Amino acid sequence: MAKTPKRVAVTGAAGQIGYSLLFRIANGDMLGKDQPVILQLLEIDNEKAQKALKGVMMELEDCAFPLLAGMTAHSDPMTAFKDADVALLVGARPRGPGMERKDLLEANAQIFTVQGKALDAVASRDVKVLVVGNPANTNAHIAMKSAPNLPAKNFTAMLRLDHNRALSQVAAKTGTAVGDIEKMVVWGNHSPTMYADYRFATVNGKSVKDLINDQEWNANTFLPTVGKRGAAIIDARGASSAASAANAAIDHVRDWVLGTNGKWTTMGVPSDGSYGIPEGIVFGFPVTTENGEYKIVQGLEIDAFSQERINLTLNELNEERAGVAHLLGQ
Ligand SMILES: NC(=O)C1=CN([C@@H]2O[C@H](COP(=O)(O)OP(=O)(O)OC[C@H]3O[C@@H](n4cnc5c(N)ncnc54)[C@H](O)[C@@H]3O)[C@@H](O)[C@H]2O)C=CC1
Ligand SMILES: O=C([O-])CC(=O)C(=O)O
Repeated sequence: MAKTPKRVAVTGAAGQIGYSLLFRIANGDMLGKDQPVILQLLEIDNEKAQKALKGVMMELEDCAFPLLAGMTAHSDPMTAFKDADVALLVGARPRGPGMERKDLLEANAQIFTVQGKALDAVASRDVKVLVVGNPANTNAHIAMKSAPNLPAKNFTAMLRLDHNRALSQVAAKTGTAVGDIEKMVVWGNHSPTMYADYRFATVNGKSVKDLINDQEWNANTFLPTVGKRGAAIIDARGASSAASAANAAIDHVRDWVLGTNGKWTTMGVPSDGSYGIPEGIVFGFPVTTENGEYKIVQGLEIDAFSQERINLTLNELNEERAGVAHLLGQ
């Protein structure tokens, strides 16, 4: 018997990432090739954006995806998130000319407060939320805080693009295949301060750290390359990463829902205090997933260099959180 369709809400659906993401969700790449989906698409209440969304929906229709059981267009999160099983919060306010980081944080804090409240009111109690829109970790924190009736663990932020970028850089450096690398970790914020950590990684069972054996490359080439990859893409393409971001969102939710079979991946999740990260901070951690739940990998040794890097990215997240605390009544 065919499965009951899952409701997938996507915000910013007429944007760049949306254009790469929706077709793959409808094709079964995210929830499985036997799982029908209903797309509930949110865009801003603006004629141009809503018209563009209609255009994307026309193309989705024209793909005749067998798994696409329905789709609706929305300008109100209260209808877009109704009974949603998965919510991909992609739409966000981009940085405009003359806008300070603080203004960007505040503009997005408002969006994610409203969306968190709407999820709280109308989404499935098991909704799995992935925040992609930047600043992703802090936006996820705000949505989580705005949804007190939903479990905090349902709110996650996307570090998977950083994780995938780290895998590719390590594969190129070691002359190995991406698919053979396991146990990569990216700690912290989705920003240039993130700490991609290959100390535990293996390739075909061999230690990546031993294979590379070059701390100078780690500190001065690898980390800046992964950290500034978003900016490098903008410089090269004239537009920010879209297809790779959509791909990472698919990877994140697929692994969360369908499990990693004991393998590690990276998710931005509210800290439970692991590794000294204050509870509730949405932080990139190594996780394994099973039966729709993630678990933070425990017991990893944090050496002095790693602690310094983790502190740096944590400080940035603390500052971001302090910058929006007044909006959360904290
Ligand atoms: N976490 C990550 O690894 C990555 C995050 N990003 C972020 O993802 C976000 C989206 O990127 P793009 O699709 O390239 O941007 P885009 O500007 O092409 O599309 C964003 C869409 O969101 C819509 N939108 C804005 N506010 C909204 C709201 N309140 N409700 C519903 N829709 C809303 C806009 O109308 C626009 O169509 C950006 O914040 C970007 O910085 C991008 C790449 C990687
Ligand atoms: O930098 C940006 O705006 C896009 C982004 O988050 C990334 O590519 O990692």
